[in-house]
Amino acid sequence: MIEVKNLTKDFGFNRGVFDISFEVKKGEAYGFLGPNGAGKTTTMRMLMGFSQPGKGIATINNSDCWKNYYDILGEVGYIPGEVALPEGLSGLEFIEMMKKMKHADDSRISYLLDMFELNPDQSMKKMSIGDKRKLAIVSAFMSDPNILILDEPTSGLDPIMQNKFIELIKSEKKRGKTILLSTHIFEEVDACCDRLSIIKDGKIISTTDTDTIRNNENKVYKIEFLQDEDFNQFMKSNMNIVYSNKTKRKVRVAINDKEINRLIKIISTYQIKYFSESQFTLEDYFLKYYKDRKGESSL
Ligand SMILES: Nc1ncnc2c1ncn2[C@@H]1O[C@H](COP(=O)(O)OP(=O)(O)OP(=O)(O)O)[C@@H](O)[C@H]1O
Repeated sequence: MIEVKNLTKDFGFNRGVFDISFEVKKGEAYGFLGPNGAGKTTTMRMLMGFSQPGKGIATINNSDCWKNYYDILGEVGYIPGEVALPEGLSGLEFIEMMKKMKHADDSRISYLLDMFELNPDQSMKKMSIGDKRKLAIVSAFMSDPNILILDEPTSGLDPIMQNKFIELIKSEKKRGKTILLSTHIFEEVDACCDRLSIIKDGKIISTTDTDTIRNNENKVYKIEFLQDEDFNQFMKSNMNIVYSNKTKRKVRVAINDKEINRLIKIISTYQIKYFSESQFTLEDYFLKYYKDRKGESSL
């Protein structure tokens, strides 16, 4: 349904996206993740036909997104990473304008306004960032599109509204919608997505299905050291360290059950402030890929 094939947009100085490929099948919710500046928005803008690929192709329903820009706009519900709304209008006027453009019906609009507790009867200029984001959500979902491209859709929303958004995505998925979701929020991916790709420095570095991660037999041990020396020494061990924070002397190690004895042996030689076990989660999977060159997490 949504496909990018060898897609490249080179802004120079190693910025942009380079030879990326992935596809989102009909009815699938697909997570698109990566650190700031990784290339998520650049990819999504090419899928919306706003920006021309340097090489490769982006298609929706087998239709070239760049060549068939108008068709894509009509077919896809899109939430941009940065919401820019016409400040001269009120929320109501904006909704009325979008309703005509998208041939949306009133009951759907009321349903969405109620869900996000948004009063649109206010000037857009004076709206809070959260309310502007809610307006972008209402606008993207009002025509009940079959395909949704959502670029960090909940940034600026409070946790209660973030949860409402998760509920909306889950129910849209149940209704057979195809969803591409870029986010930094692990819970959103965990709750909604079937598969995901991680992009870093403009390249896809991992693609997996979320069940594989959830059913992973690895466990994660959180360790906090009392002394810098011990932390530094432990960092040199060849354990699978998925997260580390030098200032707080904290690490998270992902290991298989068979390795527990080895881990306990190693840490018994150090002064430990805290030690606990938890299930390997999607978050641990991310942190592993978000790590920068120094091995520190960039989150
Ligand atoms: N129009 C442009 N001209 C030049 N460089 C650009 C342009 N748009 C994006 N970039 C660069 O391309 C890279 C990818 O940016 P992009 O906005 O796609 O990242 P992102 O993954 O969406 O990041 P974030 O999580 O911060 O929103 C960045 O280095 C960015 O500075």
